[in-house]
Amino acid sequence: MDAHSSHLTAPLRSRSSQTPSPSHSASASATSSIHKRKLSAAEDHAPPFPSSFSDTRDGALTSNDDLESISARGGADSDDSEEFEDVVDDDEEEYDDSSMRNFTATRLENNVGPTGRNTKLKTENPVKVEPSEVGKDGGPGAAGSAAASTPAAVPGIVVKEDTVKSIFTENLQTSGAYCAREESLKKEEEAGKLKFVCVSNDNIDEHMIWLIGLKNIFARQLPNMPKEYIVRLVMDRGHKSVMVIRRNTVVGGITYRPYVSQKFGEIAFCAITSDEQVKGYGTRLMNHLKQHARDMDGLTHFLTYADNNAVGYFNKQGFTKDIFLEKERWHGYIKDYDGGILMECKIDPKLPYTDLSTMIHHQRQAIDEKIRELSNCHIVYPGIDFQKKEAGVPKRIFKLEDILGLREAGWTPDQWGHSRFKIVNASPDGTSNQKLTGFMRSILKAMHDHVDSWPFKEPVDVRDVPDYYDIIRDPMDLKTMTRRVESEQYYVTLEMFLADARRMFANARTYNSPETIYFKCSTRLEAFFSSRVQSGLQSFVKIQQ
Ligand SMILES: CC(=O)SCCNC(=O)CCNC(=O)[C@H](O)C(C)(C)COP(=O)(O)OP(=O)(O)OC[C@H]1O[C@@H](n2cnc3c(N)ncnc32)[C@H](O)[C@@H]1OP(=O)(O)O
Repeated sequence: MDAHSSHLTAPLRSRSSQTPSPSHSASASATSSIHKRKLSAAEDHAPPFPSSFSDTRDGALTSNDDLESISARGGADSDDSEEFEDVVDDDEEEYDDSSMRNFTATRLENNVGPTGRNTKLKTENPVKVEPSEVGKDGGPGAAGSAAASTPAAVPGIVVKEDTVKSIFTENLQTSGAYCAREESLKKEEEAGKLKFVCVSNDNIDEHMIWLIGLKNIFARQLPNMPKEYIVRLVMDRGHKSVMVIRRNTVVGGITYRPYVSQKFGEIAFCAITSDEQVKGYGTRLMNHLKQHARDMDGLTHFLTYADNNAVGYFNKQGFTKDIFLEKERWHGYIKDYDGGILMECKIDPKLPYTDLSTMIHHQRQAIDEKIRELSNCHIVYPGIDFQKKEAGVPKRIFKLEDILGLREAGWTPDQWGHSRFKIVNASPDGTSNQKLTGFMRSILKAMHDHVDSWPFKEPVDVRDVPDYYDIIRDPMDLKTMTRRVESEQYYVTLEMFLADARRMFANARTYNSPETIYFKCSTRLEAFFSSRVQSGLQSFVKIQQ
C-alpha cells in the first residue's frame, strides 16, 4: 500500500515537453497542458493546487502536505533533489559518488511508508490495494533477488540469422522508415552499443545511477512535474523503469507500475533526452516495455494519462483514447486526472515486439511472393527506343504489339486508339483517321485566325520570360499542336488533342495573373475553342455513350 498510495497521492499529474521534438515543437508549445487531479469532495477543502507547477513550483510543493512530509522526513532526499538539480541537464550528467551514496542511504523506502496522509486519502478516495503477489515483482522482496540484481534482459524472439540477412539486404531500402529505424537500433543492440534494461530500486549502484539519470531526464522533459514526485515514483519499489542505455548513459526511459493481479500496468513517466528524440528510441523503448511487461509481469494492457502533446506519440505506439479494458480491472487503481488524456494499449499475446522489423520483412516477403504468383508486375522488360522528333512526334513508327510486356499486361489490339468519340460514317479503310485529322486541322486554323491567339502561336521564348519553364512544366502552343496534327501519328484520339489545348489555356492562367492580357486572351480563346469543338462534335463526330 505504501508505494501504491504514494503514487495515488500525487498532487498533480502534469507533463509537458520543455524541449519538444523538432517536428512537433510548434504544436507542443501550443498544447502543453496542465493536468489537474480531480478533487474528491473531501479534498475540495484542501488548499487549492496551483495552476502550473512550472510557474509556481515552490508554491505547489508547499501546498501539498504529502510532498512536504516527504521533504521533511527525507531530508537527505530533498537535499538530493537539490544536488540532482546540478546534474539535471541530462546531456551533461556527471555522477558524484558521494551524492550517489548519500542518495542510496536515504532512498525513498523510508519515505513512502504509510502516513496519515495516505490513510486519509484511502478513506477519502477508496483505492483498491493489490494482493500481496505484487511484491513478487515490484515489492522490496523482489529487490534483493538474483533476478533483480541483474537488469532483466528484455526477451526477444530468435530469428535465423541467414534468413534475416538475405531479407534485410534485399528489402531494407524499401522497408519504410519504421522498419529502418527499428532495424538500425536493433543492430546497435546486437553490437553492444545500446541496451534496454528494466530495473527498479534494488540497491545496486549501477542501477541507482541509471535511475537517477532517468529521473534527471524526466525532470527536464516533464518540467511541470515536481521533481520530488518524479524521484518518489522512479525510486518506488513498486515501480519499474525500462531504460535505453547508450555508452552507460541513460538516453530515456519509461517508468511504470505493474498491477500484476489486474494484469495491467500504468505508465507514470515516459521521456527521451532532448537531443535524441524523434530518432526511434521512443518506439523501440515502448516495444521493449511491452515485451517485458507481457513476458515478465504477465500484463495484457497499459494505461497512461498522456500529455496533450504526447498523444500523437502514444497513438503511434498503439494507444487509443477508447478504453476497452473492463472498468473493474483498473478503476480505483489509478487516479483520475484532469487535463491528461487517459489512453490504453492492449499488449498482443504473441507479437515479437522487439523484433517487429523482422516480422514485417517476412510479411512483406510473403505478400511479395503472393503478388508474383498472381501477376507479372515484377517482370521488368527492356525499354523501347522511343526517339522523338520535334513536338514529341516519334521518329519512327513501331507497332504497339511489338512493345514487350504490353500483351502480357492484358492489352489487346482492339484497344488501340480507344475513344469516346466515333467518326460519323467512318469506313474501316482508314478514312476515319483522315476525318479526325481534318477536324483537328480546321479547329486549329480557326484558332490561328482568332484575334486572341497571338500569345499562343509560338512556344514561350525563355529569353523573354526567363522563369517561365520553372513554373510551367508542360508547355503547349498552337505551333506544337499543328506539328502534332500534321504528323498524322500523334493524336490517335480526339481526347489527346483536346487535352493539349486545355493544357495550353491552363498554363496561361497559371503563369499570368487575371488582370493580364495573356490571362484574358486565354479565357476568350478557350471559349471560342470550346464552341467550335461543340459544333464540330454535333456534325462530325458522335460521342459514344
Ligand atoms: C505518460 C507520459 O509520460 S506523457 C509525456 C510524454 N513525454 C514527453 O512529452 C516528453 C518529451 N518527449 C519525449 O521525450 C519524446 O519525444 C517521446 C517519449 C514522446 C517520444 O520519443 P521519441 O524517441 O521522440 O519517439 P520516436 O522517435 O520513436 O517517434 C515515434 C513516432 O512518434 C512521433 N512522435 C514523437 N514524439 C511525438 C509527439 N510529442 N507528438 C506527436 N508525435 C510524436 C514521431 O514523429 C514518430 O513518428 P513516425 O514513426 O511517423 O516517424
